[in-house]
Amino acid sequence: MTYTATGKLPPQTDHAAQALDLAAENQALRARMAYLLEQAERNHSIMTRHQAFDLDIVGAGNFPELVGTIFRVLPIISELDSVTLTLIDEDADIRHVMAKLDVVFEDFPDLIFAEDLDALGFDLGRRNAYSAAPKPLLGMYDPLRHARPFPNAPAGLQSVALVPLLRNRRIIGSLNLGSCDPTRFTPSLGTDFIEHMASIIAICLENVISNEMLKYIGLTDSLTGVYNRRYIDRRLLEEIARARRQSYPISFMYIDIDHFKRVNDTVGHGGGDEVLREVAGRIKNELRASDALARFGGEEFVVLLIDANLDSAAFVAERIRASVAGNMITLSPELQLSVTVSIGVACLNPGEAEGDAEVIARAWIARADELLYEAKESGRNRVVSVSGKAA
Ligand SMILES: Nc1nc2c(ncn2[C@@H]2O[C@H](COP(=O)(O)OP(=O)(O)OP(=O)(O)O)[C@@H](O)[C@H]2O)c(=O)[nH]1
Repeated sequence: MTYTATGKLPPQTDHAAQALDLAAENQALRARMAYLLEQAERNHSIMTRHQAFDLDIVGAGNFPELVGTIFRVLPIISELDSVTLTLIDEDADIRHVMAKLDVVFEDFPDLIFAEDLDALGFDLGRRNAYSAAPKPLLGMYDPLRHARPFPNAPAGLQSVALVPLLRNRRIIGSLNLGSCDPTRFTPSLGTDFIEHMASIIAICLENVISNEMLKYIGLTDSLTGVYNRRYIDRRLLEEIARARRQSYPISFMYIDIDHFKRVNDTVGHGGGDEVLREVAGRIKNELRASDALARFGGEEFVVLLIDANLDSAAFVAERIRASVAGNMITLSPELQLSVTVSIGVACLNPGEAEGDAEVIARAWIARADELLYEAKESGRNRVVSVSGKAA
């Protein structure tokens, strides 16, 4: 605004200047409005994407689906350069159960398991059940300090947020977010949004892990920890279909502990249970990770061997027989027991897998059972893979 020597503007100049001021103010307001609108639209779009993400993770049917969705979708919708997940797994129960349910951990390189809370790096003070929940840690990325939450940090990572995953005040892990933008996660940033997101992820993780645990319990034999009959019945059908598609042989072993009634009579039912556990362990030691061992009931075990012809399955069976018979089972320093097993082995070659999988499975199990019977008849402590011929 320009002034005369008297300090007053001529009236017409006064009006023009005021109009100019108003126009500038108007323009600034419009620009501000446009900016706010753009922000509102961006926030709306982020909210919409996050709502879709929430629905996706709430609907995840199993553990791999859930963590897969988090790793795949969250970096995109939240415009992040790295997302990792740390889960507290003190006794490796989660890893054990997931491995049993065929989860392939190599598929999730950003899934980290920690043995204890300290490994998460939060300020926990002296925590008890009533302690306030720890706050997310936001700040600059430090390759040394953040080596555990970001084992595969992308080049140029600048700022990170470590967000505790809480269920009923219990810390079950942390959601770790990383950005190449140094201003993305600063200690002064509000954390309501990421805490809310972490709380939904924590609920979904807890649900899915509990469901997987239940599934595992339903598919395993509580005495020996190997699979149960229900699991093997289902797996047989899947493997018959796969063997048919991929044209490879699969083999089935029926294993029975010899004179187990005598074992029970000698060492009692508790001792018998211990023998069952030991035999299961010895069988397992001779198998590949892809083979499935189950207790069929009583003193009977079965093994499903993938991509194994009759000769190689009979070879593994012989190793199992020798491993059980080779060393006495120690029940106590004073009580050792010699135990043997008899084994029937039947193979399903690619051409034989055609037709109804259930009918094939039944006939195949029956065949292995007949061969087991021959092994028993011909003296026990032996493997029979071909009728009339003891190995
Ligand atoms: N300790 C224990 N014993 C079991 C369990 N389930 C079944 N048994 C026992 O396993 C024994 C099986 O005996 P039989 O079927 O007669 O066979 P066997 O004595 O092993 O004789 P062969 O198979 O002919 O060599 C019975 O005594 C059952 O009570 C279990 O979970 N724990």
